[in-house]
Amino acid sequence: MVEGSRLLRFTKMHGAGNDFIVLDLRHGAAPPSPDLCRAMADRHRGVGCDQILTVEAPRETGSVAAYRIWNSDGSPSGQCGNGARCVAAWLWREGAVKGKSFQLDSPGRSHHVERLDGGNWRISMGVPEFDPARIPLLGFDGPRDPYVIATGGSILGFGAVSMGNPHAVLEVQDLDAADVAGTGAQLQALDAFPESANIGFAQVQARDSIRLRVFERGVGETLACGSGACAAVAVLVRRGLVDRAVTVHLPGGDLHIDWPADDAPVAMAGPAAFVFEGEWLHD
Ligand SMILES: N[C@H](CCC[C@H](N)C(=O)O)C(=O)O
Repeated sequence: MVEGSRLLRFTKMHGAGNDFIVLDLRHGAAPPSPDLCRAMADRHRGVGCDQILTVEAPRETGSVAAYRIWNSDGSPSGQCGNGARCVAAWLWREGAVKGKSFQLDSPGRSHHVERLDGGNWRISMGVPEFDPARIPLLGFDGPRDPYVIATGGSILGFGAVSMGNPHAVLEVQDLDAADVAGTGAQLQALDAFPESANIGFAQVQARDSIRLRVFERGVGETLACGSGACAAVAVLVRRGLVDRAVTVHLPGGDLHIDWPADDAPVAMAGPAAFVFEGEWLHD
């Protein structure tokens, strides 16, 4: 974005249907305001997207770049798995990276990135954080599973974990019948989640396969959620319901998650697609 310009160039991308506006701020332009994020994300009056991703100068030694994330409601986030793959693909297409692997900084972590065949990317998403204080999840003095909370006349049991952003994971027997929006909004509104949370609904199909829908913080239900896929596998591995290599079937596509050991980072592999480039005309 050229300072004071009327034009803001962007790239429209998606990762398994979770869609993004990518802005190149590597030369130091200021990040978009929450109002601008909401305006660009608007699917009728703007471009339309689930999140805005900014590509910025690296924060850590050895990293190629950093990225930040804003949801369509203008709220910031600490992580976006599908977005990380799209930023990696964007940097590759820009010629900003050499070789098939490099390092990328999200707001709170650094990630090893590997280019796979067929426009797919593998991202090391970091070690899952189960300490409730660091999710954050209030009212519990240590990790447990499930957490049980009475709300709105019902009792909700869920797993909780941070991938750099907060997640709750509910195991369901029939994903198509799940009240994703109702239960999702109900959990997000709890005082127990002071920063809200992304709410995943997971149906275990086999020890290496789950179906997942995610009601995302700041957006609502998306076609895919990369950090949500990592969170769901981490919770279900700890519950002993799946093995450590799992295909996650989301409405927008499949992601492949590997969590080799409790103290190891979670690896997420999946697609990143370019849709179009454009110029946002400031009104
Ligand atoms: N809504 C999320 C950010 C985007 C996460 C998702 N799109 C992903 O692929 O991880 C949050 O507020 O934490």
